[in-house]
This record gives sequence, structure tokens and C-alpha cells, in this order.
Amino acid sequence: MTNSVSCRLREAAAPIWEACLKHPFVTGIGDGTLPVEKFQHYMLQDYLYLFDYARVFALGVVKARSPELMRTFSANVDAILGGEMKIHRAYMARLGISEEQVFNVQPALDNLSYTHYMLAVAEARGPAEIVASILACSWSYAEIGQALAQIPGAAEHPFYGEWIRGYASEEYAATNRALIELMDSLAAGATEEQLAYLTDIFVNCSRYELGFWDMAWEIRT
Ligand SMILES: Cc1ncc(CO)c(N)n1
Repeated sequence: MTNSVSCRLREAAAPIWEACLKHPFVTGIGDGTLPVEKFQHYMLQDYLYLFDYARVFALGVVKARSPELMRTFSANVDAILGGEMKIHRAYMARLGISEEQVFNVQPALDNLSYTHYMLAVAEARGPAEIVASILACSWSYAEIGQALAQIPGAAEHPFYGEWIRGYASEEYAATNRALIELMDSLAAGATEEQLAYLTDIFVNCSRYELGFWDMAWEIRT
């Protein structure tokens, strides 16, 4: 991965990712001290977020110019709607929230701005830019999951353990690795100008990730 495009993206966003890992919301999941009220707000917002996140991948299906790439994007739409959302649905059930109730929640401004930035990039550009915008989300959650799972007892926590196990799972890591490889293959032969744009997208999405943790921590609407 050294010297790869994905490595360059990761390095450009490194200080922001550090801040995400140290964020009180994230460390609160890790040590189990996060107030459930904050987590519930986050869960509702994140569930809404995932529908738009799946739409970004769906635009990848529209923009792809090869059947293989169409299938890759399509499989990711399915992995989000059917796989990752299982974590959310399990928490919704535990918190007593129905899918209908979620759809009556207004997206927080930090959430709406983030998803609409990704959707705007996806509408205007092509597969490489779509993957750059999605990779910041997927990869940062994979790193957060791995980091929290290393804290003794964290993955067994009666409430937050399930979230940690979901994002620390081999399934999630494998999907993320495939996205990293896809980024590198789509960016192969890109000009310096194109690479600079992919980096901007990745860094902006990382800033939005940090904003999402702030929104959740402060219960911003
Ligand atoms: C805000 C946010 N970013 C990334 C992910 C991982 O898909 C998520 N579930 N939520």
C-alpha cells in the first residue's frame, strides 16, 4: 500500500483521523461510558445517513462503464442495505425505535451536508471520485472498529459491544480492503490534477466524519 493512491489519501487525512479516534464519542463507546441518549441520537442519524450512503454507491452503478464495476458497486449497495444496517436495526429494536419513526426524524444539518456533498460529487463526477468519497467513511470506521476492539472487554460490553464487533468484523474489514484496492485501480494513470481532486474529496469527507461525531456528541439537530 505504500506509495499507492490510497496511502496518499490516508496520509492527507491523518490529523483528522487522529481527532476522530480521540473524539469523546468514540472513546465513550470504547470505555462504555457514552450516555445512551447520545448514542440513540447518533443511531437515528446514522441510519438515515446509510440510506444516502447507499445512494452514492448506486450512482456508481449508473456511472460505471464496465459490467464488472457495475457489479462491484451493486454488491456494495446490497452490503449496506442488508449487512451494515443489521447493526442499526438490532440497536433500533433494543431502543424500541421502528423504521417508520426513523423516517420521521429530520436529518441533522451536519448529516445532511455530509451526504449531500457526497451525492453532489457522485452526480457530477465518475467512479474514482465516488470511491474516494465513500472510502473515507468505510476506512475510518474500519480503523475505529479495530482500535476499539483492542481495548480489553470493549467488544464484550453488553450495550456497545455489538457496535464494536460489527465494525471490527472480518466481513467489514474485507469489504473495506476491496474498496481500497478499487480506489487504487480506478486511480491508476490519473494525472496529478485528478489525484489532487481525489485527495480533496477524501479530506473533505474525513472532515465531515469528524463533524458527524461532534453532532452526535452534542446532540445537534
Ligand atoms: C457517518 C458514518 N460514516 C461512516 C460509516 C461507515 O459506513 C457510518 N456508518 N456512518
